[in-house]
Amino acid sequence: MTAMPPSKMLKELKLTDICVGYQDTPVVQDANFRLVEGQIGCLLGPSGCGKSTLLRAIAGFEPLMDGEITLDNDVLSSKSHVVSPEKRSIGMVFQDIALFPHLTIYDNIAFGLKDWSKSDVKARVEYLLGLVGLAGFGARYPSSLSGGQQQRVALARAIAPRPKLLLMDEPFSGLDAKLREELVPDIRAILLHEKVSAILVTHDQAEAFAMADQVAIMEAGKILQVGTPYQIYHEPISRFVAMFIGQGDFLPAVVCGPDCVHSDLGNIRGELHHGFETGAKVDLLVRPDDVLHDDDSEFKGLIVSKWFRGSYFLYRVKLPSGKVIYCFASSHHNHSIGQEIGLSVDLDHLVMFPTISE
Ligand SMILES: Nc1ncnc2c1ncn2[C@@H]1O[C@H](COP(=O)(O)OP(=O)(O)OP(=O)(O)O)[C@@H](O)[C@H]1O
Repeated sequence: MTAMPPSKMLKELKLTDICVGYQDTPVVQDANFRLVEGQIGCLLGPSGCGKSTLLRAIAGFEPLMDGEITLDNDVLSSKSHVVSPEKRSIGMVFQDIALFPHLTIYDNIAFGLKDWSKSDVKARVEYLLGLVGLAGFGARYPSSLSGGQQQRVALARAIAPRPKLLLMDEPFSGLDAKLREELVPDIRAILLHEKVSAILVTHDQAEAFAMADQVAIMEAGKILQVGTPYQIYHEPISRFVAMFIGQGDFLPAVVCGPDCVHSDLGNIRGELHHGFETGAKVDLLVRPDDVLHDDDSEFKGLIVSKWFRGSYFLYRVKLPSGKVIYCFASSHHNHSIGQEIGLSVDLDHLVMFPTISE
């Protein structure tokens, strides 16, 4: 029996110009992504964009058509070289939790520790049961646990052998929204505590933002943008990213200075120079939280629909030009559909794209 291996943190996972596919047809093309020590990454994109394919390539289940994957400078995959999945020091958690039904929770978590001494296994399993909030559950069977508890066991099982990297493919999608909301920050805290870097695959933006330090937005086999959740939300580099992430509208505007545009809502000034020529016609991204209900504003809009979200109202408001945009208001400002309200803009970053000619 070998002694409990020391924890080995990932220093760097690097994907360089990755191409992966099936039967000679590329599905993921020219993908670049980097994850460093202690980070949680996320592949976020619509169904069929290639997230799972990319994750499977990192795990070693799909060979590369081109490019290279390295873990701490060791080449895991290239066109000519593949390290087998079990030799990668990578753990996995899937959507279908797939605990072994005939094994106790203890034995499920101990499953990957076959080479460890009995006392080390006991110490590790009991430590992990405590860490995932299931101390005392070791003798029970998976069928007696809730979905959320089973997912915690799946996480404990995956991180038990101290992988350098954990890959998670839609691990929360079988859980209801409320449970997901509770579980996601817990799982992030556990991974950070255990110093396990991870990559999550999801098509749920809220989940990605709650979990990840670095988010890669994918569409049709390409990584379009990599950034922190804040950058992805506030500084999307394309119309697709802007619209895929969160709600928002494009407000027609004309550039009136290096940091300023003129729109239906007056002159809007950003913190940075936007790089467009004065006079250029642009579409300015306005998120619901960029447009505020403001009784004192000279700019008005007509409420065409509304949603009460508990702590706030979300209105759809028609501007005099006919353009309809979102507007955020505190839950005390309960206005009726058809009512006119004042609007002001609170924007730090001017995110805009050249107007598409009709
Ligand atoms: N084993 C396979 N053989 C052939 N094509 C496949 C295979 N697995 C996936 N594909 C195709 O590759 C593309 C990307 O699939 P993938 O599962 O990676 O996307 P995804 O973004 O993870 O989607 P979802 O969110 O729906 O799981 C799809 O067009 C899919 O049909």
